[in-house]
Amino acid sequence: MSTLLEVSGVSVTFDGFRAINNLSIAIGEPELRAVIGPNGAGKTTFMDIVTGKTKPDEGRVIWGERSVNLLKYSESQIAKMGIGRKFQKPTVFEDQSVRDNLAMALANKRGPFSVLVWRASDRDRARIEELAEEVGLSARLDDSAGILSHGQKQWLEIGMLLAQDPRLLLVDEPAAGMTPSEREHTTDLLKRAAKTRAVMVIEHDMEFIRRLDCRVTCLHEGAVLAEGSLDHVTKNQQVIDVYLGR
Ligand SMILES: Nc1ncnc2c1ncn2[C@@H]1O[C@H](COP(=O)(O)OP(=O)(O)OP(=O)(O)O)[C@@H](O)[C@H]1O
Repeated sequence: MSTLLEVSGVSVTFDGFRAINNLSIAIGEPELRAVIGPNGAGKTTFMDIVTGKTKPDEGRVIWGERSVNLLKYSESQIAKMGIGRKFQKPTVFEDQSVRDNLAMALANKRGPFSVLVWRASDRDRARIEELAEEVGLSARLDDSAGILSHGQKQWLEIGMLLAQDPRLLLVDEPAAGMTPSEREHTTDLLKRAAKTRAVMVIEHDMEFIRRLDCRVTCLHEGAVLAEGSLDHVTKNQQVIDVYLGR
């Protein structure tokens, strides 16, 4: 496993408040990583920095084998380099079918204008079926996305992100609002996706994280408080004091 993303010594201050404080964190390729921590620990801001939405005051964010300095690039350039982000709320096109949503995501990979003129080739059609299979929506391909359950919409959006072939997928609280069986399906899906890429998941649900069965990073006050296996992290007294014991 080689290092794909390396964030080092990064700090961000909002109106005098240090939300990220000399944070260093790295992820390999492939790797599945869970990011936990109390409210306000800086988890979302960390993802904002990686995706270029927030520029830090200091520190380095280095990407890929060519050690590209991500801080020099815009959000859309970073997305094109292969960093996909799934926000908490699903954003699918409700009036379009599952198939069309996936088709649009495939077309979008080739640039914003290709969506307008794009016609699916046989290969694209096969890829759409493959993506639907991967996220467990094969039986729903011709249904409108609007009638899917909350969990299914989340899977569709993950499928749309996978259509773009990201090398790093950032996922914010996927388990929120899901039924227990949807959660189980989601852990399987993310584990599978992380076999060939880096996947970082922010989550508060400890059962969900246990099922992910991966390395865990606990953030607190904008820095790494503990990192390692879930058992290692959850036994850490500071993690218990600031997060688990609350
Ligand atoms: N744009 C902003 N302006 C001012 N303060 C901000 C801004 N964005 C984040 N913060 C503050 O930075 C801190 C870290 O916030 P962040 O959202 O990254 O935490 P989090 O770990 O994702 O929390 P949660 O689990 O509640 O989502 C918080 O105290 C938050 O209020």
